[in-house]
Order: sequence, then structure tokens, then C-alpha cells
Amino acid sequence: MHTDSAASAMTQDELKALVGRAALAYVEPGQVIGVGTGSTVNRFIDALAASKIAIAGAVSSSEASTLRLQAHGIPVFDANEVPELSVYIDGADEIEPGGCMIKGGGAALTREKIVAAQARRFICIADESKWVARLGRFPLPVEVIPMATQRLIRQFAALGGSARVRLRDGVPLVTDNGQHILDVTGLTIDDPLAFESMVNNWPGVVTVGVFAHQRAHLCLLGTPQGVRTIAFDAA
Ligand SMILES: O=C[C@H](O)[C@H](O)[C@H](O)COP(=O)(O)O
Repeated sequence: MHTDSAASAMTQDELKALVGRAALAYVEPGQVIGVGTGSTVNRFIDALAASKIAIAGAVSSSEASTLRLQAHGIPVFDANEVPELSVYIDGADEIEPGGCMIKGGGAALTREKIVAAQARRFICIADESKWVARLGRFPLPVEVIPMATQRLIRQFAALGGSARVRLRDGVPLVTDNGQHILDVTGLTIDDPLAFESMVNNWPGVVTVGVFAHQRAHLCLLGTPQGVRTIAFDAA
């Protein structure tokens, strides 16, 4: 781990912009890269467009990121057209010292996991508020098929969790995949790999927002002292 470039009294938005720019160091001209979703990734997309690094294009993890990339004139490919990506750049809602993450605050978790699985390297960009000793403070997003919702709420309750259907404008939010999101609080996630496998096996779960099998290889963490570069050896 190291810290570079002094930065002081920066807002959270400025820290997101800082790590968005820092991620450019991991992008090379001519590459097709994986691009995640969220406010931090938006800063990366904008920095990429401003940088004039001529990538061949991107595979995107959401309709929102696709629109932003295309608005900048960056070609977006279907995941099926690109067998392997050199790098995937995405944010996180929480990241812990092993590189495991909670993701899905923006409801894009399923496509994020798909694109991450195609990439040789996952680079997580996040402001320091996302760094945790153990996953579980942020409500865990789980994409679910609506007919399974009530049973899954009971399954989470049996683990000590409290699950709610995420609403938007008073009705269940519908993901890019046409499904719903449960947000689960009160869980203890001591073993992210085992937890991810267990929940993903419950019928009706599309994807759980624990990213342990697709964990980060590197985290660029925005702090008031600059960007901390954290490599996860075991990833
Ligand atoms: O579904 C959304 C994603 O997992 C985001 O990458 C995550 O919620 C972090 O978003 P933000 O950069 O806006 O905090």
C-alpha cells in the first residue's frame, strides 16, 4: 500500500473524482475495458473521455453507464462479443481488507458481476468511507425474482437479517434485468465466499451483492491524503 499526492479537506465528490482520474493509469489505448456503475464510475467515465486515451470500447454493467459512455462517443459492446476484458473498473458500497465487497447500491450488481467475471483484473475505485474491517454495515442488495420475494425475506430473517423490497417512487424498483432488489440489514458476513455461495443457491436469487468470488485485485481508495493503492495478493 502507498499513498501519493497530497490532498486536503476534500469532499466525498472530490475524492470520487480523484480515484476516477487515478484509474486512468490502468487503461491502455486500444483496449476494450469493463465499466461499472455508480457515481464514482461516472467520474471515471468523464475522466476517460477527457483524457483522450483512445480505447477500442467498453462493456458496460448498466443502461445508465452505457448511456454515459455513448454520450462521450465511447463505443459499447455486448458482453457476448468480447470474450475477455483486460480490466474492469467499478465502485463499491463496502470493501474490506481481503478485497471482498458489497455492491448493488445502484441496483446494477448482476451485470456488474457478469462483467467482472470476464475481466482479468478488477480495480475498485472508492472514497475512504467505503473501507470497512468487515462487510455488513451497508444494507446488502440482493437481486431477486419477484415471485420468490416473501420466501427469501423469511430466509434472511432466519439468518437474523431484515429484508425489504427496494422502492422507487413508491413502487418496487425494477432492475435492468426486469427483477426486484431486496436490501438486507442486520446480517453478519464473517466468511464472504461461503455467504455468497450460500445465498446464490437460494431459489429465486438472481445475484447477491457480496463480491467475494469476483473480488477486487486492486483498490484505489480516495483519502484526504491522496490515493491509497491497495493490492490484494490472494485475489
Ligand atoms: O449497483 C451499483 C454499484 O454496485 C455501485 O458500484 C456501488 O453502489 C457504488 O456506487 P457509488 O460509486 O455511487 O457509491
